[in-house]
Amino acid sequence: MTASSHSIPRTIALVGLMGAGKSAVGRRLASRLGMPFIDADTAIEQAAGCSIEEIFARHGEAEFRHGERRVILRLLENEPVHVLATGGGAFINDETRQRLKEQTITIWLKAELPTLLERVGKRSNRPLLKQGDPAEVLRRLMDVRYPIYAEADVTVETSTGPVEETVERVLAALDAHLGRTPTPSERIAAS
Ligand SMILES: Nc1ncnc2c1ncn2[C@@H]1O[C@H](COP(=O)(O)OP(=O)(O)OP(=O)(O)O)[C@@H](O)[C@H]1O
Ligand SMILES: O=C(O)C1=C[C@@H](O)[C@@H](O)[C@H](O)C1
Ligand SMILES: [Mg+2]
Repeated sequence: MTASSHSIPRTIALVGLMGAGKSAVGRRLASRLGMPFIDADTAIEQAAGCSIEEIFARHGEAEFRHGERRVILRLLENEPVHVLATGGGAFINDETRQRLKEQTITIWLKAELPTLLERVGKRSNRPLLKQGDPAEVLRRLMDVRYPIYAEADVTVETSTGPVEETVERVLAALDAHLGRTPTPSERIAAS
């Protein structure tokens, strides 16, 4: 059975750095799996009534992180099984990470620095990257965050090829993961 024909038992949460492709891959992955797609950054903007850039500018990063944590916990509590593109910093928060690990299949979209830089260069809506040289900011975030993203259930390299190729890799990785860890109902069905 392939992931696209598997019934996915839990929400799939994509984690990783800015530009890794959580939003772009998540939207296509959801469509391939026939699941709803939710972008946590968009949900935060809707809840705040303004853009992430405006939240950072008016209230600061700490307030954004507070809102991010609350919005993701609410989504996990209230929304049926879906594909969730998290914000790049969400998985770094201890409480959010613990809940994501308990309730979702976590997938780290991993990319090398030059790839991330090329991708984030296309849009200027990421406030953290305006706090200094984007390459230095990303390098620092990689040092701090990669050991934490590595706690995800599944890691998928996204460095080469188009978005569709990354989606195929995620589907294959999901197959392998679901094959290794059957859900309780799958376990009962197989016994
Ligand atoms: N193989 C690939 N995998 C993922 N994204 C790719 C790939 N090739 C090109 N891209 C492009 O890179 C960009 C990735 O940006 P995207 O907004 O999806 O990242 P993100 O992880 O959601 O970042 P953020 O944390 O800032 O929200 C998109 O424009 C996407 O089309
Ligand atoms: O990596 C981060 O800390 C961020 C990533 C984006 O998804 C947004 O959540 C915001 O720009 C911060
Ligand atoms: Mg995104």
